[in-house]
Amino acid sequence: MTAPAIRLTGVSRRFGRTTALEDVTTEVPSGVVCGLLGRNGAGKTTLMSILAGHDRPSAGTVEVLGSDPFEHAGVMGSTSLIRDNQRYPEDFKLKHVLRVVPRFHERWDAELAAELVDAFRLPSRTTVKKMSRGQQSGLGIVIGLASRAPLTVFDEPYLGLDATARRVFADRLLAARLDDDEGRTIVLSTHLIDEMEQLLDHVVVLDGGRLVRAGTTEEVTAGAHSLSGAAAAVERVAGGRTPLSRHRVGGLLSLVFAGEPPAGLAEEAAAAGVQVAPVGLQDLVAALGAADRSEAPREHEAAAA
Ligand SMILES: Nc1ncnc2c1ncn2[C@@H]1O[C@H](COP(=O)(O)OP(=O)(O)OP(=O)(O)O)[C@@H](O)[C@H]1O
Repeated sequence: MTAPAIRLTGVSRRFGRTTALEDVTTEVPSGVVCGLLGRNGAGKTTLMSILAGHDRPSAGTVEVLGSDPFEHAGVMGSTSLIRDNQRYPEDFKLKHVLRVVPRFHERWDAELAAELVDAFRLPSRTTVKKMSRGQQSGLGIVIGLASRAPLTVFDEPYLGLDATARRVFADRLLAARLDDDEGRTIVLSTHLIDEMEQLLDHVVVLDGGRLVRAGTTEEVTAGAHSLSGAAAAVERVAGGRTPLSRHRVGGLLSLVFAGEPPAGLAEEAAAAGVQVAPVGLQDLVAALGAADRSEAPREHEAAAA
């Protein structure tokens, strides 16, 4: 089995009294597109900075491509971190970026970069600072994909992108994954989960700095289901099971559960007029973010149960 691209053991990051990450232990296999998901403030950007070696944890250990990435020239040279607040000199235009950035990436693909610049219709005369939000995101994607870095980390690559540009990104990401025989790993954070789900091989879900789910997309979503209908009937069919989230509008109640429905649930629900439906990744992540962490089982407790 190939070594994982990322191995986190008990990783915590505190900023004064704020805990951005708490005791995160997980692995991301090499060669996957991994979605780093969770609500605002979940700790995604903090984790990405740590993965790229720009920051280090307050506790725990991080291995990226087999080494501690913090200020490790080898790992930093193999990693491309694309974030929305990337700063360039005031007068930098596209041509300046495309001249400087390849120096940091030995596998830079100039042909792909040129193709993507066209596809995103990036302006050549405007300084980067004055590019629109979507154009700046497009530029980040050009750099991230053309770098062909063994690990590419995109923080919210979709910000401001129009529908056509999002499609270009999705297609190119897919092509990078299919064409790549070098085991390239891509980690990206996004709130547009529905749109990205089909591209994600692996997902890591954080909430309040804690790991709440990790695994292949299929593993994480397997069997997740909701019950909805008249509140009293839904409560009755749910029995004593603790839902991840509950949403009530007037007399209607909807509950989201992780995992497979218990045997006989479908028949019982049908008899009570309660609807049972599968839950996709976006709704599951939303439910995990709505869960009361004091009651919800942590991932390792759930796995042990
Ligand atoms: N440099 C810092 N100093 C103090 N607190 C910080 C710092 N960086 C992050 N935090 C805090 O750590 C927590 C996690 O922030 P982070 O930016 O990692 O979340 P996120 O999941 O990327 O959120 P979003 O989806 O909104 O981008 C937040 O409560 C944030 O306020």
